[in-house]
Amino acid sequence: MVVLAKPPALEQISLLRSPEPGDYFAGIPAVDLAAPGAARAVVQACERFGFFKVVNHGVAAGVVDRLEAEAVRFFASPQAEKDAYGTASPFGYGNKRIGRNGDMGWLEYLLLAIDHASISKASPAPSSSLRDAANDYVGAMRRIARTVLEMVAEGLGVSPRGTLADMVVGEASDQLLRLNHYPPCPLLQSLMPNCSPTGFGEHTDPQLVSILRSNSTAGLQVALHNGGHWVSVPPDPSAFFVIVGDSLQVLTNGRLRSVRHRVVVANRLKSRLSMVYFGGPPAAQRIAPLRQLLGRDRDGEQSMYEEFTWGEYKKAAYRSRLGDNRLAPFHRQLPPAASP
Ligand SMILES: C=C1C[C@]23C[C@@]1(O)CC[C@H]2[C@@]12CC[C@H](O)[C@@](C)(C(=O)O1)[C@H]2[C@@H]3C(=O)O
Ligand SMILES: O=C(O)CCC(=O)C(=O)O
Ligand SMILES: [Fe+2]
Repeated sequence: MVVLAKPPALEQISLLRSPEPGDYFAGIPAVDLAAPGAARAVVQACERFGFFKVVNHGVAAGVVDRLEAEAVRFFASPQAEKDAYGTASPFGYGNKRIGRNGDMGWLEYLLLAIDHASISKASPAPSSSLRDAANDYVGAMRRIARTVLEMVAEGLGVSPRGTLADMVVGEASDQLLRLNHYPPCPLLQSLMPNCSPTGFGEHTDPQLVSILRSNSTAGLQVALHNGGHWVSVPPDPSAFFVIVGDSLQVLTNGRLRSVRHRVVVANRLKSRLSMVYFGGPPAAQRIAPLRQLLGRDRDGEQSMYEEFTWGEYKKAAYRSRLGDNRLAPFHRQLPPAASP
């Protein structure tokens, strides 16, 4: 038997089975935010998958292209220059190390904090041109996040419509922008053609929503709510993907569930570049099911979660490993339903 050793650069990175080329899941819903009935479509997509793509979003291609070009330029710059913006703790440049608890992936990234509507002055943006491009991009992502969350509220019958959206776009909200670059890994792929490095290990996002845009290189996979089977998401650089996060799961008492997702680096030639906006609430925001979702009309439904603030959740999240179920410690033991 021949035992193949992993190249040293990959020693701490787990391998995944390479997806078959072009083997994409065709069922990801596409929601036209401008179409009649969009609110219902958003809620349905969130309930079924915790994930969908937004089309007809009105974001000018120039806004996306400019940030992508800045990101490509930054990631192509000499390693020593990039390291000057590291080591992502928590913000700045990071290489292979994700978070502080030993998670590793085949990627490099830039993680930037957002202060209300623009990149925080405290975040080390590599250039003023990247900062300007990121600010325009963040403006566009905040508009999508607001619309999506207003539609979630409307579709679930929660009023006012801004109940969820205000948590994310209001003053003191906790938003992030992450630029991820996944270079190809031809060495491994020629040694072990059926294996690919993990780019970003499986996880759920802790915030309310994340809005993800990538170039045309595939790699994102999501776990289906129905059975947990991993499926490959067809890339669509003209669209934005919405990811339901843990906080939205709790706020809706589990009606919407956060989606596990990961990135597999299977393309032998082309880099994947993703730009992800994370919409989180202010630190003091209480994260508990919205009262209207527990009201009398909902048959005395009880909260499935212990109460916490976003600040408390975030602190716990940042002590956890990427793949942990971060909501598990907050699940309530409910008394068995009374028999009729
Ligand atoms: C391993 C980790 C990285 C992460 C913080 C954590 O301890 C657990 C959650 C991770 C995550 C996933 C979604 C986002 O990419 C992120 C920025 C976030 O808010 O939570 C990352 C964190 C990170 O990379 O610092
Ligand atoms: O790069 C991607 O497509 C996914 C990245 C991701 O899940 C994250 O940054 O949290
Ligand atoms: Fe994520």
